[in-house]
Amino acid sequence: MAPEIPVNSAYVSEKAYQAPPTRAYVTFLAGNGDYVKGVVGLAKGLRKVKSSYPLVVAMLPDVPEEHREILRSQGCVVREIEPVHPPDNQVEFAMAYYVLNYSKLRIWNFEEYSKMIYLDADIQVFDNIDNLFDLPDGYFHAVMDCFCEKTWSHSLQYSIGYCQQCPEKVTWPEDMESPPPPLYFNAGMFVFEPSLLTYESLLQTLEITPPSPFAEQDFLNMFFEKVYKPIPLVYNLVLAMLWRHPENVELEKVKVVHYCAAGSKPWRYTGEETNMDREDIKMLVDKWWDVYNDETLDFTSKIPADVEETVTKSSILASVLEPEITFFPAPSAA
Ligand SMILES: O=c1ccn([C@@H]2O[C@H](COP(=O)(O)OP(=O)(O)O)[C@@H](O)[C@H]2O)c(=O)[nH]1
Ligand SMILES: OC[C@H]1O[C@H](O[C@@H]2[C@@H](O)[C@H](O)[C@@H](O)[C@H](O)[C@@H]2O)[C@H](O)[C@@H](O)[C@H]1O
Ligand SMILES: [Mn+2]
Repeated sequence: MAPEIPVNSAYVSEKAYQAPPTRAYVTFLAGNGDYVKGVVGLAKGLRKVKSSYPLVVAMLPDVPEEHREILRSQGCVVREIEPVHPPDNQVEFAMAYYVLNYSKLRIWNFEEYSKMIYLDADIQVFDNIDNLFDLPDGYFHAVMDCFCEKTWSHSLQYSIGYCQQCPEKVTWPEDMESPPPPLYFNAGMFVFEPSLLTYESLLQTLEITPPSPFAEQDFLNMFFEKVYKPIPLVYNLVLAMLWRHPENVELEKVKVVHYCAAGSKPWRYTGEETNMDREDIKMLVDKWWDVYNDETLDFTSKIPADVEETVTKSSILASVLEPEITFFPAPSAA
């Protein structure tokens, strides 16, 4: 019996219609909660800006089949990953759920892709950023973060009011321990090259690295410190920049918005948290919903009708004409 190929699956459209991509966007999904809405929004946003690359969703086993089906129906490539646990620790993560985020490290194992752009599920892409795939190989490209939100209150930089977004404002006291890495990126968006070697080194290094409040973000900053290259803020607007460093933001030029400020997740937005009643925040949340609710952005199979008809006929014919040859499974290599 020939294998049934579901005609409308994204797989067939890639297999039958174009060479497999070696570049892709990738996001991370855990749990059975509402972050799946973020992934749907991201998939539709990338379609709206006519990105040439698929969206891979690296998901933990606890993501329910219903959510996986929703994402497949939106053209996502669904890849289940195993969780990554940091070494046993007593650290107090800035947000308790950050311990989940170490599992993001599995994406370095997606070696079928030569270059990927990682995007958190609470990110939306409002302008095409495919150009980032052409950034030089061998580096880790990401946008610099900001240390001014309360989430950083555990840190030395927060205690003296230092932020890399305005390094001239506060000089680092001589008598204090060494300053944070000269450049520290936000790990909600980055351009990287999957590599088994890097993947294994990441996991081995993690085993001997004490966890810290910003979990995998701190770890990735330490691991890639020597090859980190900052890219402009337009590629990952951490919302707090709007009120912490407005002088650094030209909102009309921003291509990628990262809804990471407390209370800013569009699918949970109430407008009650600090800064959430700002006009720019309301506008950005509305912009996110405009994409999420736009049915014209829903995935439809890319297979042209004549190709689809051929594929359908061949799979029907194959299922009707029992093959003459009886296949024997190859002997196990083990
Ligand atoms: O319950 C959760 C929490 C987090 N995430 C994923 O982990 C990323 C990082 O978490 P989050 O964006 O909430 O961190 P923030 O950028 O707000 O600090 C999210 O964007 C999702 O991709 C998830 O799928 N389910
Ligand atoms: O697990 C640690 C997380 O750390 C980062 O989020 C933080 C960071 O950006 C702070 O600087 C902000 O103040 C804060 O709001 C924001 O949530 C990443 O966005 C996220 O993907 C993930 O790596
Ligand atoms: Mn995020």
